[in-house]
Amino acid sequence: MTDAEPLFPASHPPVKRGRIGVLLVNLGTPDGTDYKSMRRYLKEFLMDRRVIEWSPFYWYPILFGIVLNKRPQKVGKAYETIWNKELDESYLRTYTRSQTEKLAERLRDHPDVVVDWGMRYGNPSIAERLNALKDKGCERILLFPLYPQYAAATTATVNDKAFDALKAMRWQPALRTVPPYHDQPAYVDALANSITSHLATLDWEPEVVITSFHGIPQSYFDKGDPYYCQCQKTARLLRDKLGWDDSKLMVTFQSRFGPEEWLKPYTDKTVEKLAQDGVKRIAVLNPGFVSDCLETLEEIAGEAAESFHHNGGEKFAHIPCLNDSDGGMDVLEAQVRRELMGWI
Ligand SMILES: C=CC1=C(C)c2cc3[nH]c(cc4nc(cc5[nH]c(cc1n2)c(C)c5CCC(=O)O)C(CCC(=O)O)=C4C)c(C)c3C=C
Ligand SMILES: [Fe+2]
Ligand SMILES: [Fe+2]
Repeated sequence: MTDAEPLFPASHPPVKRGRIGVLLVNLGTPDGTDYKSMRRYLKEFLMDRRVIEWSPFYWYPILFGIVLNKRPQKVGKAYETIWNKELDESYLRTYTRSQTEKLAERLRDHPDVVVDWGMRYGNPSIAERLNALKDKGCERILLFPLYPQYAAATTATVNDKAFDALKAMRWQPALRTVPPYHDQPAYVDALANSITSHLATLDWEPEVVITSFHGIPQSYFDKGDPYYCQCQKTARLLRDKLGWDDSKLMVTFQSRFGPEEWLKPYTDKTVEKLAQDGVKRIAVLNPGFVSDCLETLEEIAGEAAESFHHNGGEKFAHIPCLNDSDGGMDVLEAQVRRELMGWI
């Protein structure tokens, strides 16, 4: 095409073009801790067939008859204990927004790149943000599910939702997805640095450090989900980096839901057992969570700490997630720059 040749006739509606979008997507969060907000959020979450794989004929009567009547109240109370009161939102949302702003700042050398964020469940939705990026002229979009380890219940459902949104578009942007980064050096280095620097702030040394990952049902692993192996690999690389063995750096799985068997060993049982066996000092981190959230702040820093002390333990430290720290941002930037190759 020559310069003289206009791309569109004068009568054509205005079109913005030529930019590249990066969309960070985390799990999601309720808009408030009240019953209605909690129920709306949990309903969207627990109706996702990537999350609950049981047949809807069996699951929906339980979901609508029992779970959505009782759980919103119980979980709402738990959210209240970890709510960011200043901004009236959950920390997951606060950190995801901050990660977006900081990443945009780090990518200033590419003025054609626009960074945005969305949530798989709740607001802002993936479809809304993909449309917003398109409206800003993004013809190519890099979708970044914020999970270092791949699970169908997390990574795949983000990708599904994004491609669903594309189904409704006449003129689709090109879409790339960021793969899991459980074994990437930037990630392992940032975790190791975070452990070392956090432990240096304590006036005691843990006998055991637990890496606690969110669990999935054992049956999902049996069907071929790579999640368990990717968690184990992250832990092995961390041990190599820190020079620790598997009795010093343990792997456990938390947040069981429902009656099925989940990946083992369970975090809550392990913490209890260590205390009962006479271990007095432990530290716990959650390498699978990009941001602190209900599952890390309430379940680990709150409940697990309480259980450790209750069973005879003396010192418990929760090592925060990488969140929007410099180390955490190095990890996100490294993945995005690598995956944007050929586009920037
Ligand atoms: C069968 C149910 C669930 C599977 C499988 C599951 C996998 C999974 N989840 C995360 C990360 C998070 N989960 C969070 C909360 C949460 N998870 C489930 C259920 C399953 N998760 C529920 C019902 C809830 C809501 C709280 C509750 O009712 O207990 C969160 C926290 C969100 C927040 O706003 O703070 C995160 C993050 C991963 C990584 C994962 C599989 C690998
Ligand atoms: Fe979960
Ligand atoms: Fe939980």
